[in-house]
Amino acid sequence: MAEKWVLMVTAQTPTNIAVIKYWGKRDENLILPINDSISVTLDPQHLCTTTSVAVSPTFTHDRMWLNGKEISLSGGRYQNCLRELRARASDVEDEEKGIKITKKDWEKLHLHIASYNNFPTAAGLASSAAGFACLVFSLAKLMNVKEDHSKLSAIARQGSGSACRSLYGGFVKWIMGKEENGSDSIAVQLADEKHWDDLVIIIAVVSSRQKETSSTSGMRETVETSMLIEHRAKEVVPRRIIQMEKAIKDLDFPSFARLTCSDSNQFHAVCLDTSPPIFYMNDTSHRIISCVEKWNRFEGTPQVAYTFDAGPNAVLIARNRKAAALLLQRLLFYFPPQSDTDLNSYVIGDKSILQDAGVHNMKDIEALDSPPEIKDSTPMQKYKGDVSYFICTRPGRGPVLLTDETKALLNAETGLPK
Ligand SMILES: Nc1ncnc2c1ncn2[C@@H]1O[C@H](COP(=O)(O)OP(=O)(O)OP(=O)(O)O)[C@@H](O)[C@H]1O
Ligand SMILES: C[C@@](O)(CCOP(=O)(O)OP(=O)(O)O)CC(=O)O
Repeated sequence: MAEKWVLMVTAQTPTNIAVIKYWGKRDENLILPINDSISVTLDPQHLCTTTSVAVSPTFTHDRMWLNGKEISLSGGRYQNCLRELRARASDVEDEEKGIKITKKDWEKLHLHIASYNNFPTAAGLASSAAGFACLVFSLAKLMNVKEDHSKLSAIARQGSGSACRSLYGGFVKWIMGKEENGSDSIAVQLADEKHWDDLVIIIAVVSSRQKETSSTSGMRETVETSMLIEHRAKEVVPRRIIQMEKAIKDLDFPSFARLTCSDSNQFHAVCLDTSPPIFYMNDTSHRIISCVEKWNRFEGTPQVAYTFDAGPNAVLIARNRKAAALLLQRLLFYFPPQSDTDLNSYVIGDKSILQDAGVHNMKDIEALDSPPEIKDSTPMQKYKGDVSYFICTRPGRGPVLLTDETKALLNAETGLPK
């Protein structure tokens, strides 16, 4: 009788936002960067990937479904991750189900993978980071790969560079490494998510029509054409990494904010220094920067840090809940929703920040007073509809296994998407 069993694992993995940016590779295939980077992991309750992986002798080839649609696994990045994991797989035995897989069996057994992002894919919210980290983490569990998270991060890195930082919660450093084979280009945790739990993160998802240059091709063009990038990678980032690690260790928000904002601005400056120039931020992004800069200056000490990846969305890190509530008031004042938008879908995630801001309905938004830092400046403008929505979140934990079968994305009997 042919064996019919299906063995399955489900995991959940967060996304992350870099506060010292990775931009530029020294090896395109292995995905080796030209500088270290540091990120904050975002709470998976609000932004995460869930992935189920299954193995069965009845599967005829490796297959993957992303957000319900079958996608091809033939791309080099998926193939590199699968190859690295298969090479490290170990024996697996489940006596209850009568399953016995030896290390060698993994070479010929096929896999089914189903993944779901609880936020828009390829919208500049780092779906590839959470996605590849989750793929590697869940497959490593299924295949009984006996390696620590750092070693797994080096595999996730080959799916997407920033993915290696999603193997940990809290604050994470991706060490660029020196080896040609990439073995020392790994992520390490600097501090867990409880270390600095005052921080609140608000993401402004900015409406954008045009399709941006992907990170992969953008950074390739920068390395090929920008003169500034070498100075950044060799001189600026190494110093900033040391300062940023200290700021995180000391919970020093003013230093953290200055470094985060400067590094985001320098990343966008090297994009502008690329030929042809790459524009990731738009007018709305620039208005958000001005709003934060004016407010920080008015307060005399930073209340909020901003950072932008390869797109117009703003990631705003507030020093505490009080600053986050004041920030949300400002954001809603400048960027009120369209009249037909429901407040409940305009501010998502941790809605308690909205309560703290004293905003319960659309009338409360209309009644918001102009911020004191712009009281005297005229004319004062509002930009209705320029932000699609806001996500309120915080630093979060690393990958976890989900044991609740109802969370699985594949059917336990057939191994096909539910
Ligand atoms: N859950 C997932 N599992 C595996 N791969 C994923 C997953 N989600 C996204 N990806 C991969 O990442 C690609 C999207 O990455 P891309 O870099 O274009 O967008 P992004 O990561 O959402 O945005 P950005 O990198 O600009 O922040 C998808 O085409 C897919 O190949
Ligand atoms: C601006 C960034 O978000 C760039 C991320 O680039 P990716 O990790 O998406 O690029 P690939 O390695 O080519 O997949 C900065 C960062 O996350 O550090």
